[in-house]
Amino acid sequence: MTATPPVVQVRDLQKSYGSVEAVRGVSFSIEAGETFALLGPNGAGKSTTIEILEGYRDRTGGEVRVLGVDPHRGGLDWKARIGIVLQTSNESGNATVTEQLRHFAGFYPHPRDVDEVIDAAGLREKAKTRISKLSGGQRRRVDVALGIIGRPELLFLDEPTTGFDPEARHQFWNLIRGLKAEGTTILLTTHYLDEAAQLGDRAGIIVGGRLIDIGPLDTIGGADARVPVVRWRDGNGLVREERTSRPAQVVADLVASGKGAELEGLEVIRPSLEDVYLSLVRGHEATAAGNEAAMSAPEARPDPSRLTDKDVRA
Ligand SMILES: Nc1ncnc2c1ncn2[C@@H]1O[C@H](COP(=O)(O)OP(=O)(O)OP(=O)(O)O)[C@@H](O)[C@H]1O
Repeated sequence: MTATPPVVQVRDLQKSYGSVEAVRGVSFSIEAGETFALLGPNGAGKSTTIEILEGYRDRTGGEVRVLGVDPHRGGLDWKARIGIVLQTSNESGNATVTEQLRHFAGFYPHPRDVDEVIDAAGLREKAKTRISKLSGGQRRRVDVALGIIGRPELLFLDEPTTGFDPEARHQFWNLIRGLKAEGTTILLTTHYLDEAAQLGDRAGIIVGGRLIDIGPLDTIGGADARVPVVRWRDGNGLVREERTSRPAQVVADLVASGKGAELEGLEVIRPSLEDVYLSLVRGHEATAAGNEAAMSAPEARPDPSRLTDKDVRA
């Protein structure tokens, strides 16, 4: 039996823009049918990574395979197998939504039905409207519709729901769940951690061009980052809390010690993906800042006049 190769393989990817090292040795892979969320603060290197995988940007170093092909050399056949929703919308023309989708459907060998895509993207009421007359959020839906019209095997979604109202975002999640059910592999970047939690199977967290954690969404940050907190108000109205891996036991003990009295403000708070992400990123940034301060402290800087042969060899 031969195992299916990963749809995306990235090894030691590097990209510099002049003196800016945007991506510094990132490695990950995405299996067929998986939704992988690439998360990280502004400027972390997500779009740069995704654009290299899409074939829009050259890399400085490392190995990349997307659907078995080096994106740098991907031809039209390869391009027809991927769908792309870029971070910024390019759609503003005079064509109507239906015309634009029909036009793009013509580029692909097995496109989806245009009306089906219009419904799935929540664009039925705007199907005959010129794209230039749409709101920002509606235009973003057109971007998503154009990204999936070619029935891609692999879909890149770079901050796809920016500007969506809450209802549109939920509608979009359903659309993506449908694509997942059909076996589409998805690479998603988003600043909405609830979106990543809803859609992702695995996530990678990138900070300063480096991947600081990767794994299934329910393991990101490690078990310790997921320990729940029991919070309540004591008899004097003071907020009390206890971090515990046995919240039911803590609640039972509290109830027993209160002789059955109602516990004011009792909550069991389980850290969300956003909580875990924030503590990871803040922890990493604090460590990086500490290292930088240590390196710039006078005692940390070697005095060149005192360097020995041993230091030079090291
Ligand atoms: N064309 C470019 N020329 C020079 N520097 C660039 C260019 N594009 C990106 N950068 C720099 O590379 C770094 C990574 O940028 P990138 O857009 O990949 O980050 P990002 O994680 O996608 O951020 P955001 O969440 O804000 O979209 C940043 O420091 C950015 O300023």
